[in-house]
Amino acid sequence: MTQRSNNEHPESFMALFSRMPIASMLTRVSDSRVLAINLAFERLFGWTNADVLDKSSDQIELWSSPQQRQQLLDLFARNSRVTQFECQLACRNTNLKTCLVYVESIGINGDVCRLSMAHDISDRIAAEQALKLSETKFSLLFQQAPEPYALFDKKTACFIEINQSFTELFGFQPEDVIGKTAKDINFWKDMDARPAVIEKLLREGRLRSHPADFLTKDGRVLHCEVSSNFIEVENHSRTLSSFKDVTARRQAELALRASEDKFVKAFKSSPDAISISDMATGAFLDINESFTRLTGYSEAEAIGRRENELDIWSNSHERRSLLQALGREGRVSMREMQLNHRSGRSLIVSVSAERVQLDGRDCILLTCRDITEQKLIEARIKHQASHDALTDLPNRLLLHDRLQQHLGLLERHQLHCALMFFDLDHFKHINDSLGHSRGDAVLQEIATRLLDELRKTDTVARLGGDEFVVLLTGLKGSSTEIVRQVRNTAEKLRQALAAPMEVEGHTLQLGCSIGIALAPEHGDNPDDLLKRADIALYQVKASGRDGIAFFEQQMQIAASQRLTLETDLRQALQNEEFCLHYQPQMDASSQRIIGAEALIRWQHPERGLVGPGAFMEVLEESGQILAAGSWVLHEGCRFIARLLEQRRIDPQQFCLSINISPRQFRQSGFVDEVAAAISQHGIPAQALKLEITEGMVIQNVNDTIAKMHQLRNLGIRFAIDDFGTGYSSLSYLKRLPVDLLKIDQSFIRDCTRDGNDAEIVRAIIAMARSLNMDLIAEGVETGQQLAFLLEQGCSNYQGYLFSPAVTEDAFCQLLAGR
Ligand SMILES: Nc1nc2c(ncn2[C@@H]2O[C@@H]3COP(=O)(O)O[C@H]4[C@@H](O)[C@H](n5cnc6c(=O)[nH]c(N)nc65)O[C@@H]4COP(=O)(O)O[C@H]3[C@H]2O)c(=O)[nH]1
Repeated sequence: MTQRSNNEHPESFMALFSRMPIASMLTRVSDSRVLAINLAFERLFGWTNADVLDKSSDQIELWSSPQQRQQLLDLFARNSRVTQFECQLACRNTNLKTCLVYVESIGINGDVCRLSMAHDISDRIAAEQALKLSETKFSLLFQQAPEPYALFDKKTACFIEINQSFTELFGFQPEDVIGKTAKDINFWKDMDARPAVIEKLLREGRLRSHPADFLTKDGRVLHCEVSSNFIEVENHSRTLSSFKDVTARRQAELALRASEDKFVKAFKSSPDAISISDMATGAFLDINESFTRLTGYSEAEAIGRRENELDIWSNSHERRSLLQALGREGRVSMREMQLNHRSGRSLIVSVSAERVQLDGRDCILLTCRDITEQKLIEARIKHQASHDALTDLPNRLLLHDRLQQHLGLLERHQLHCALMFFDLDHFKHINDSLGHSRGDAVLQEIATRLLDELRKTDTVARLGGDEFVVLLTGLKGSSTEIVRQVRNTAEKLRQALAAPMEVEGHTLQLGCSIGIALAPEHGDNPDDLLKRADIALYQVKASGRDGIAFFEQQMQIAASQRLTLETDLRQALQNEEFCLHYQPQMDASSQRIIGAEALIRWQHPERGLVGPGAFMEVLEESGQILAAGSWVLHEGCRFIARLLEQRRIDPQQFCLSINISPRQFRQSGFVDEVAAAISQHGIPAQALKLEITEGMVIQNVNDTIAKMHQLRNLGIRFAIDDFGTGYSSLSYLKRLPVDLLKIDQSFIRDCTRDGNDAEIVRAIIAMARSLNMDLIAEGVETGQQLAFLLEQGCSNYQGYLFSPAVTEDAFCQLLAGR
C-alpha cells in the first residue's frame, strides 16, 4: 500500500489543501472521521467545516447512495487509491452533483488519511445527456419526418442515412443506398446537372428549394425541390438534404400552361366566333378571327366598344334574356339568336356563353356559330316532311296537325269546320294514257285551282295520287246554313276543276267526286273525320262519280258492312268456299255448245250460293281478286282437263272463257302464271279464252297489248267483254290481238224493242266483221232476241234462253244432251 506522507510539513500541506481548486476532503482512515474539507468543497457542496469536522463521513449526508460509498471504500481498501470513480454526491441543499472521485492515501501527523477529491462533472454529464437527447431527437425527427431526408457524408458524398419518407418516395431501402453515392444508385435523372448544384451548395453553404429531377428505384422521374445544409454529427461533417416531390404540382403547372396555350390557340383558330366582353359594360375585350368573319367587325373596330354600340344583336329582348340566364345559371348553351352582320345582313347563330373571371373582372366568354344555312336546310326538310313534293301543298301529316288544332278551337269559339275529300274521276286513265309527266301537270293545275278558289285560312292538302283534301275552317251558323255554305263551296270547287285545262298540248276535262264530313257533327278527331269524308266519297264514286255527298250514318253502316264482307271473303278464300259455275255458249246455227263462260260463285255457309255481284267489287278493292283470280284460272284449267280426260269435248271446238279482272291482268307475273297454269294442267292453250274489258285496255294500252301478244304467242285467245259499253274505238281495237267481241247484254236486252240498241248491235256486228273477229252475244233470254241476232248474222250466243251458269255436273249433262 503506498501512502504519501505529509508529516514533515503538515501546515504547508493544509494550506495547500485548503487552496486546492478541486473539492477535497481529508478523512482519518482509522475512524473515518473528517479532518478537513477545503474551500472548493464548501463551494461545490455547500457544506462547511463546521458541518462536517470530526464527523464520520457516513454521518454527513454527502452520499446519495450508501452502496456507492461502500463500493468506493472497498476499492480504496483494495488498492489504497481510487481514480475516476463516478458517483453522485449530495450538496447541503440536497442537490446532487455527479463527480469523478479520486482518493489517495496520505499520512498526516502520523494518521493514515484519505484525501478524497471530487471533480464535478455534472455540467459535462448534463451536456453529454443534452447532446445525446438532441441526437436522439434529431434521429427521431430525421426518421419520423414527413418529408424525405437523406444524410450524406460531406467528403465522400455517400449516403449515411435515409428516412422512411425517402424510402416511400424513391423506393430505396437503407441497404440500397447507405455507403453508396447518388451516382452509384443512379439517383439523379441528369447526372450532368449535379455538379452545378453541389457547387451552389458549397458556395452558399446551403440550398433552398432547388429544382432537380431524380429517378426512383423503379426508374420513374420525380420532379423535386431539394434543400440542403451542412451539419456536424458526431464530429463528422454531413450534408442533410430534404426532397419535396413537386411532380404533381409541376404536372399541374404544365397542364395549366398547356391548357392556357390550348385556350389561346382554340380562341384564335376556332371556327366559331369567340368574344370576351366585360360583363358590367358589355365592352369587347378580345375577339377572334372567326368573330370578324361572322360579324364583319375587325379587332380594331370591336375591342373597347360595347355590343349595343355595334348593334350586333337583332333582338334586344334576346340579348336581355341571354344576360338574365347568364346571371341566373352562370352559363348558356346553344341558344338560338339573331345576329346583325356589319353589312346589315341578318344571321341565325347558336350562342353559348359562360361567365368567367379574367384578371379579377367579371367577363362573358361568348361563342357563336353561324347556323343560318343549317336552319334553312332544317326549315326545308321540315317543310318537305310536311308538304307534298309535287304540289307543295300540305301533306297528310300537316293536314292532320291543322285539323287537330282547329278541332281544339271549335268548341271554345262555337265554330264548325268541313273536310272535303276529293278524288279525280278516271285520273288513272290520264296517267296511263298520257304519261306521268302530264299526270303531274294535271295534279299541279288542280292544286292551283283549289287554292285560287279558297281563302288563305282554309287548307288544301294532297294525300297522294289524285287524293286532295280541303279543310274549310271558321264556319258559323245553324247546321242547315253550314251544310248550304259547304255545299256551295264544294260545288264551286267542282266546277273550277271541271273547267277544261290545257296540259302540254292536250285539252282535258276532269270530273271529280267529293265526300264531305263536318266537325264536330261527324267526328271530333282527325282520323274519324278523314275516314268519314272518305266514306262519303266512296258513296259518290259508287253512285257514278262526279258528285258531292255529305257523310251520313247510313254510309258508315255500309262501310262497316263492306269491311265485314272483306274479312269474310278472306276467310272464304282460306276455307275454299268459292266454286265455278259454267254458262254454255251456243252456236245457234248448229245448235252445238261451242264453249262456256266460267263464273265464280261463293258457297256461303249461311247465305247459300252467292253471286259475284255481291262481292266482286270488294274483292277488287281489297286486292283479294289476285288470289281469287288465280284460283279461278287454275280451277278453269282443271275443269277443261277433266272434260278432255272424260272426252266430253273436242279441244278444237270447245273453249272456256275466264273473266280476268283489271288488277289481275296488270300484275307483273300474269303472263307467266297463265303459261304455268296451262302447262301444269296439261291443257291446249286454245281451249282457254281470257275475257278482258274495254276499260282495262284503255287504261294502259301499250302494256296491255304487249301482254296480250305474249299470251297470244302461247296460243291463248282473247275476248273483249261488255263490248259497246265503253270506248269501242276502232283505232285501238285494230291494234289488239283480239279474237272475239262479246256484245254486252244491255244492248241485247232491248234490241228487239229499242231501235238505238238494235242499231248499236248492228254496228258492233259490222265492226267485228270488218276486223275479222268472232262475235258472241251475251244475255240472250228470248227467242226474238236470238232471231234478231241471227238476222244480223250473229249466231253465237249465251244466255238464259239456253241455260244460266250451272254446276259442272249440270254442264256435263248439257254437253251430253247435245
Ligand atoms: N240477266 C241476265 N244475265 C245473264 C244472262 N246470261 C248470263 N247472265 C249473267 O251475266 C253475267 C255475265 O258475265 P259477265 O258479263 O262476264 O259479268 C261477270 C263478270 O264481270 C264478273 N265475274 C263473274 N265471275 C268472275 C270471275 O271468275 N272473275 C272475274 N274477274 N269476274 C267474274 O261478275 C259479273 C257477273 O257475273 P254473274 O253474276 O255470274 O252474271 C253473269 C251471268 O250469270 C241472261 O240471259 N240474262
